[in-house]
Amino acid sequence: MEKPSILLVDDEEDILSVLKFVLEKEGYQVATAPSGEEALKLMDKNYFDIVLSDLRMPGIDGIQLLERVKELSPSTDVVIMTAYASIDSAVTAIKKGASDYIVKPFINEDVKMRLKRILEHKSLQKEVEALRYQLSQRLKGDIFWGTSPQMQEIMRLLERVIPTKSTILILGESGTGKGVLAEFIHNNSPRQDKPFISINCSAIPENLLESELFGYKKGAFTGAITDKKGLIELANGGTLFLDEIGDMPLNLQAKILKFLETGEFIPLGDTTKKQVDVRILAATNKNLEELIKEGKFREDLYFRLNVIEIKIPPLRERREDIPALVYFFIDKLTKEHNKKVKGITNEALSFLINYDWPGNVRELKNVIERAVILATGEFITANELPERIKGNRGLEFPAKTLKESLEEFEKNIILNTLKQVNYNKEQTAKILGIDLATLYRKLKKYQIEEI
Ligand SMILES: Nc1ncnc2c1ncn2[C@@H]1O[C@H](COP(=O)(O)OP(=O)(O)OP(=O)(O)O)[C@@H](O)[C@H]1O
Repeated sequence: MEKPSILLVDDEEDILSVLKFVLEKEGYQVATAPSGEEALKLMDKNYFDIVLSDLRMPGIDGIQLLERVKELSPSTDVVIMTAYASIDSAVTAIKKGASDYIVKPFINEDVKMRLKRILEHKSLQKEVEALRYQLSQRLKGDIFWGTSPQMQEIMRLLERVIPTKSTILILGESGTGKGVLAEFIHNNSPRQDKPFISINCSAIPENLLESELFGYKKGAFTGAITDKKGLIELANGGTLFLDEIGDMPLNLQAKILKFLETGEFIPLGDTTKKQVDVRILAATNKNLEELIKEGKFREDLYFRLNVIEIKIPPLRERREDIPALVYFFIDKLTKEHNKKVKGITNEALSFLINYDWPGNVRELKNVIERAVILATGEFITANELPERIKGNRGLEFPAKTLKESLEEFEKNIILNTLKQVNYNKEQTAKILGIDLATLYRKLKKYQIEEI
């Protein structure tokens, strides 16, 4: 375990040297800066677990520094030191994201205790994240959870709603994985041993859809020569997934709504109601609010369905998930096609990261499948990628600062190189043309030190 790193910022030399002495004795790695400006320079090249800064300093003051640190390195904790008289500013600091504040003159023991508490909390947080990640990997289903904040947020929500019977509306562009998510929800819910039935509302003609869903009595219409159970009844105890719900005809929407409200339905041609216990999941790539405005979707059904709404972001808005997804599919498809592909070259991976993926994960999966089949060596190279993917290099990186984009790119390239050489750090540093110490610093910065 590496020593926790602390950056002390104060324009008073004495305070810096006293604190440095005290904290180094505690086993911390301590750097010092006489001003906010100097602190930011140091932060450019190093990762710090905690920045302990004075509030009042000439130039960039403690609050401004806090704001910059939170932008540059959100996982760095900031502790503000302040004189008793400016306790109000300390409150401001906490509101702006400081983890704690220390009143001057301080007692060394108090400082040590506060920093220790923050670090403990930090490692606990890391543990929770790691556990959550393990949990997501352990949950059943052929689905890959990215580590992007958006997917983690969905995971957090799912943890709470999967065990319930609550209706869930899954939104997202085509190919984002709405279908696999619905199955995943069922397979991890208490209903997992009961049926999961999926119906694509846009693929079945209107009159058939109704009889498919609700079933019919013998003689209900020409051709109804026996009673037939509908999917709703077949799903009893389990889950019914209404895919492409946006394409469901209006008269059926009314019937589904009634069913959702009462749990009861009447098969076609029957007179008695039937009661079932079915969890409903629905998905669409259409904008339901637009459809409501156009009179094509019932507002009351929309409200009934979207008790819980999960919006899967398009792949181009969570590019950081691309490398891991690529490896997920390489593993899976290599086995399926009995090939020996181990990874992907940095060049090919960067094409994949930069492409916009209008067909989302489905398109990515297809591209990897093709590449795995075509690959002649152990690594997928740019030669095995379709031209459309190579045409787009570096054109777009939406809604991110240059620094963020570069960092993301750097992290991906490091991770990918590590994988290529079986996590040998010396070799990775050599390939990337950096020294080992720099590599370690970057691993720490990007929190990939545990590999
Ligand atoms: N997170 C994921 N992990 C693994 N595979 C995924 C993931 N997301 C999508 N896929 C794969 O991508 C393909 C498309 O997924 P799915 O059919 O669930 O998308 P969809 O959003 O329902 O698409 P559509 O709106 O076109 O029906 C499937 O082959 C699925 O296996």
